[in-house]
Amino acid sequence: MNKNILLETKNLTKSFHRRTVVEDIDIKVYKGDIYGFLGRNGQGKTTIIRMLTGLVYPDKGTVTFSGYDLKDDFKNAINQVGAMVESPSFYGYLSGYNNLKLIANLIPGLEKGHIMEVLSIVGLENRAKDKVSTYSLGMKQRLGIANALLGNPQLIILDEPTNGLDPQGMMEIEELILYLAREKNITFFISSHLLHHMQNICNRIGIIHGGKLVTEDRIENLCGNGSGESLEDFYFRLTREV
Ligand SMILES: Nc1ncnc2c1ncn2[C@@H]1O[C@H](COP(=O)(O)OP(=O)(O)OP(=O)(O)O)[C@@H](O)[C@H]1O
Repeated sequence: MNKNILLETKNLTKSFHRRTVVEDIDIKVYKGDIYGFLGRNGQGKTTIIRMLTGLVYPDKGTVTFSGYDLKDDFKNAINQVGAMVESPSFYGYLSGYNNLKLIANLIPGLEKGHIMEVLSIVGLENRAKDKVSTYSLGMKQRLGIANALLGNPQLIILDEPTNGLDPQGMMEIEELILYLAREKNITFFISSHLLHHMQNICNRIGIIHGGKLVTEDRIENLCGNGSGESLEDFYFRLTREV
């Protein structure tokens, strides 16, 4: 087992109503990566993320986190990961703190002080006691990231974390991801169709198109090489060819 691989999928395949929507997906996420998982709408990103987080069973293939198989060793596997999948839903009539407390109660051995710690990491310490219904969308996303941090994961999976945010909100989420990666050594797997944002923060990229992983590599190997090609241009060139 390679200890540097935090997430690995092999031959991950899923069909709905006999239509194969993702096929033979082999992903590798290494410790320290900010991995951008890119693809247009409807290409299969959410289906894959749902398989990674145990929300959907694959028809074929495996998912392992730090070598633990998600199917055979669910508890150890899922303990390695925090996730924010789709828009995080919280109780609007409860405070951010109390929403996290509800979730923290399900995590054995978690110290109560840790809730304030994660809220302060995402910059919500001054709004912790306010009802979530008063939060902006960006604050709700940051609360979603605080939630993902609760179990002290090595890897965080984020599904479209900047969707619907204004430029300021997007920048705050990007800065938070970079801070967590650099200062807290957290590895990220982030799905998005916002290519220029991904170019700002990611070191490795996987592109899904037509349900297949059409490329996976370091960003500089894909669109660097001194050509000045942007990730956006590379993406359109590649998906035109396949
Ligand atoms: N439960 C389901 N039943 C039937 N078809 C589904 C189901 N979930 C997803 N699909 C289909 O699988 C394909 C991939 O969908 P998926 O949501 O994974 O794509 P996506 O890349 O995440 O797109 P988006 O960015 O729009 O969420 C689509 O054609 C979708 O209609």
